[in-house]
Amino acid sequence: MLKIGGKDVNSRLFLGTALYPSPQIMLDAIRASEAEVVTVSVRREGQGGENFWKQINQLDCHWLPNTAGCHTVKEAVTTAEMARELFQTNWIKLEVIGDEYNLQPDPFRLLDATRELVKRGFEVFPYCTDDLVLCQRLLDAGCNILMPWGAPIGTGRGLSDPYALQTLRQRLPDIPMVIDAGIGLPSHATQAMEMGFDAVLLNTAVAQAEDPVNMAAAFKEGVTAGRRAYEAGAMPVRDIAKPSTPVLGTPFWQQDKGDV
Ligand SMILES: CC(=O)[C@@H](O)[C@H](O)COP(=O)(O)O
Repeated sequence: MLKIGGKDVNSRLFLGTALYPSPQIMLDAIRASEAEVVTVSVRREGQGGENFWKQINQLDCHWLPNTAGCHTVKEAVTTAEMARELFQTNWIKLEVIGDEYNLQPDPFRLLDATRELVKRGFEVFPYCTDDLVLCQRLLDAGCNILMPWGAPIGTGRGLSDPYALQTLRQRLPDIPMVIDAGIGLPSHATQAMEMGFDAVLLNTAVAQAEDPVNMAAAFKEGVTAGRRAYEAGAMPVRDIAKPSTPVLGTPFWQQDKGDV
């Protein structure tokens, strides 16, 4: 069970709702993933998405509206206010994009927008880079959760900088952290969970798979396996080989005599 944003959730896989071949496939994929936290774009909803809302409303999920496509503090705050009204939640996945090429979050505007949204009573889930100091500032600004990127949105590259992520995990051990974006394969999600992250959020890897429903199920298993491995505690990595089969008492091995 994961406690996040004041709610208890069973699944550590959070899923997006964009880019699916059809609304029915989206619904089937979300069900197959067993995700309980589902992110939705307010801007998409704003673009005549009444049908879309009716469809996703069939799901019993916690909605995590996002500010995808926002580049300024003003845009992000306005979008968050619309989301609160539309989805009746104070949760907001805050995206403030600073660079169009790799959709990298703008750390300065993200921080400013966070301060404003926290003041207005939002539970901010900030989509951020893996920079430790930025993450510390976001916590100072009132975030209770962090969402560092795995890799740029839609790239499917997996964890670009495991060292930076590991550092974040070690330095901020008690903060719920969700790896968001850039995950391409279930093994990437497993890796994030093995490292001790609390959850992963992804969209493209499922929506753009040849068989999104099957891929959603694969991600569910990958996340579960990674979490279980983390809880089980991995063996330490060694530089020097150590036999896993004891040879004591083996009758024919006589190293001293050089016997082969
Ligand atoms: C849907 C959403 O919120 C995305 O902005 C998110 O960051 C997922 O990224 P991927 O599509 O790379 O999984």
